[in-house]
Amino acid sequence: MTRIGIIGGTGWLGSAIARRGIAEGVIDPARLWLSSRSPTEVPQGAHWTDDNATLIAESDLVVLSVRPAQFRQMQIDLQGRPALSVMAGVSATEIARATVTARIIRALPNAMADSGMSWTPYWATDQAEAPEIALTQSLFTACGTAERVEDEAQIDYAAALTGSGTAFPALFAQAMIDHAIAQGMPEDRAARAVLHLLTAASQQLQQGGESPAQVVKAFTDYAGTTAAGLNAMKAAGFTEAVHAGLSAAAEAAKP
Ligand SMILES: NC(=O)C1=CN([C@@H]2O[C@H](COP(=O)(O)OP(=O)(O)OC[C@H]3O[C@@H](n4cnc5c(N)ncnc54)[C@H](O)[C@@H]3O)[C@@H](O)[C@H]2O)C=CC1
Ligand SMILES: O=C(O)[C@@H]1CCC=N1
Repeated sequence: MTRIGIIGGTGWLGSAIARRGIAEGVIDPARLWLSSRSPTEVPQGAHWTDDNATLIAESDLVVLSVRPAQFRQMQIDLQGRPALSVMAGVSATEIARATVTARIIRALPNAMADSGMSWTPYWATDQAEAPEIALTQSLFTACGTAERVEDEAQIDYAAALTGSGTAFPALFAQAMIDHAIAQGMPEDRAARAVLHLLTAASQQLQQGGESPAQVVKAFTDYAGTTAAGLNAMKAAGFTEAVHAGLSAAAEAAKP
């Protein structure tokens, strides 16, 4: 198995990738090195260091999983080894300059990697080679579903749409819960009701064969209570609010 090093490997995302990779048999813990500021969350059998040069020497593929501002303060030389970046808003050009490699893959998972449910797009430079591309596909299949995309701009946009996206349904859920509480429903029941609803509705959208647009149209045409709610939400600027949020996230994710 390929020797893998994860810089930032005990952080939120880095540790999720390590755990899922080991659990799904893509990573051999004996061939895994993690670096970070402190040795928490090190899987059994894996190696930890606070020295990135040691990690690089022990790795055939180096995953970059530090925050963008932390990356901009790092001095590393991959000496031509492939880099797999999960950083939002750090371009391949910037990575190449800072790490001395042209073999770069950029992937954009989300916080659901930990539970094996991330949709992860990835993009590779022309210099990236088949083994690291295949390993990227396997690593992010271990974290959910992986999909190669044709151009780097799609990775930057994915940081907003799906990379940040796990918190957007949470915002919608909280808005519904707050409304139910204001109508007198006990908080725990409101949370149960709304989370059950959103889980069931998501599963239905995945498996039911109807697109989101078809579901909205069917209920609008029915002209009952749901239509009253949908029409009022749209009139109050629901779509515009969602688009403004995605645009702001996309702007923040621009290299
Ligand atoms: N958390 C998420 O849901 C997602 C995160 N990302 C990207 O993943 C990257 C990592 O994010 P998180 O895991 O959330 O951050 P985090 O703050 O949880 O983890 C960062 C890790 O890097 C370590 N670190 C900092 N400076 C270092 C250095 N010089 N050398 C070695 N290790 C160092 C820290 O000790 C920490 O363990 C970010 O660039 C972010 O944009 C992308 C998609 C989703
Ligand atoms: O919120 C963030 O900055 C990170 C990167 C993309 C998703 N989460």
